[in-house]
Amino acid sequence: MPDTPSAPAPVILGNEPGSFPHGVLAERHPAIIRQVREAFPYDPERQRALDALLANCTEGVIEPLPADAHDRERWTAWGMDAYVGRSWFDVPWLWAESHFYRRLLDAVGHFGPGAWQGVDPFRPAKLAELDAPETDEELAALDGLGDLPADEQTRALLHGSLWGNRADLGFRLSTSGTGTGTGPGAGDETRALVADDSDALWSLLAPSGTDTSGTDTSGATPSGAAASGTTLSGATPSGATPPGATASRATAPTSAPTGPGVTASGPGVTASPGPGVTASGPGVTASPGPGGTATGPRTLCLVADNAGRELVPDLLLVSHLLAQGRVDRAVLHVKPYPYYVSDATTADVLDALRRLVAAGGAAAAYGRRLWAALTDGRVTVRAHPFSCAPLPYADMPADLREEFAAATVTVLKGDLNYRRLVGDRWWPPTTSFADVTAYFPGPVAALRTLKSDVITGLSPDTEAALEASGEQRWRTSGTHALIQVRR
Ligand SMILES: O=P(O)(O)OC[C@H]1O[C@](O)(CO)[C@@H](O)[C@@H]1O
Repeated sequence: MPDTPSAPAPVILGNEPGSFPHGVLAERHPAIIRQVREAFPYDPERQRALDALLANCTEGVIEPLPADAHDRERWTAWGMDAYVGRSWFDVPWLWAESHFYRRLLDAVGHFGPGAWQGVDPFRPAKLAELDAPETDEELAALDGLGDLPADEQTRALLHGSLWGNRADLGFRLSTSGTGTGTGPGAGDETRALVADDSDALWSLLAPSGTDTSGTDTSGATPSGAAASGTTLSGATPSGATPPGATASRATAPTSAPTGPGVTASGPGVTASPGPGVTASGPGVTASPGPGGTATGPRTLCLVADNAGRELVPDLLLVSHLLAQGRVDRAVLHVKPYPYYVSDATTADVLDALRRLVAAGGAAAAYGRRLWAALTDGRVTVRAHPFSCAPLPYADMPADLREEFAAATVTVLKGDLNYRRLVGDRWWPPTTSFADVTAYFPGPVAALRTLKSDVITGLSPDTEAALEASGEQRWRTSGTHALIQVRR
């Protein structure tokens, strides 16, 4: 039985030396500044701005945005005033990280005016990943996918999208065991799941005409996967490329996580409704529930995470779900500006789609189907400002709430989205996922490889197995993953 939280757990801060969040602020952010500096021949003014940011984010305090900043009001609403004058390490880690990217883009002139306006400092790394030979191999593996039964194709594409969060497509041609790429070996990927609610996901995404009451089994049920909360055999996938293997993630600190005990106050901490509290207000509509309304289209909202080798399998999955009639339309949520190094923007969607179409073979067929769906409006791309907010989804604005409420299911990809979904807090791992996401306005699913300390929804057995495994970094190393669903 999952634990029902009686009070929100402490918010994660970055002020404990040796902790994972501290390492991100103290080591990863400076490394990202170095990487950005090398990406393009920035002029002396941009170089000086990068120097200033480096000094500020490691030794200084948070400063207000300039009075004429285009988004100053927005950041004020997102809590800036409460954090001005405080060390980056002493405010909620989620807020500090998010604000870092806002400042970094400022330093390189992304927000203009000027010649550097709109230039994505991470684009060279993103394109290198799309052009990597591994991407060719992974796309070529799609040619064999059509030989598998439909449910196994669906399962393989779901797992490709899930493990793609580790910058790894990880297609599994499970019956033949001939998976390609550098992800978990066939079978390992299931064992590395700390929670697997994929049955619930398939019941929400049943092919049209099927019963969506939860009894449908036409969807892919991962072979060998146990029910939610009871997975994990202790196996860690071997040979997988950790996120740190890409240039964009190369500086992941290796320190062990620290325990609860930190508290914080300020916007983003107190503003969220607590677990189990459903926010309401103008514009809040009731969810039509699984399957959508009787007459309305069944809509998938996919809140994307990384570009490149994560976005490609996300697009394949969307294309497949449309082709299978599991959804009628899809909304792909991306970031309005470059963020967390490799997060997907609209430009990245276009690059990935063009890559698919150009690949030939089955990959191109997936790509062309998606292309057509974009042109006829069945798929839309959305870049909502809140996608780059330093706040949990519990604080989402009314328009986004309405949109998610109307979706058949909203799938949130990746670690950062998970932190924002459940709240970036030191939850006891057995805290109920359903309770902490009760505020979400419709059915919601998380597909995430574990790359930061926050975790909910584990069974006591799974938590005990993880703790006993001796693998100290199971929360942060990306070796484990989860599929969690709240209907
Ligand atoms: O790309 P993802 O899965 O959202 O992971 C990004 C994660 O990396 C970090 O930037 C550093 O761990 C986290 O803050 C964040 O949760």
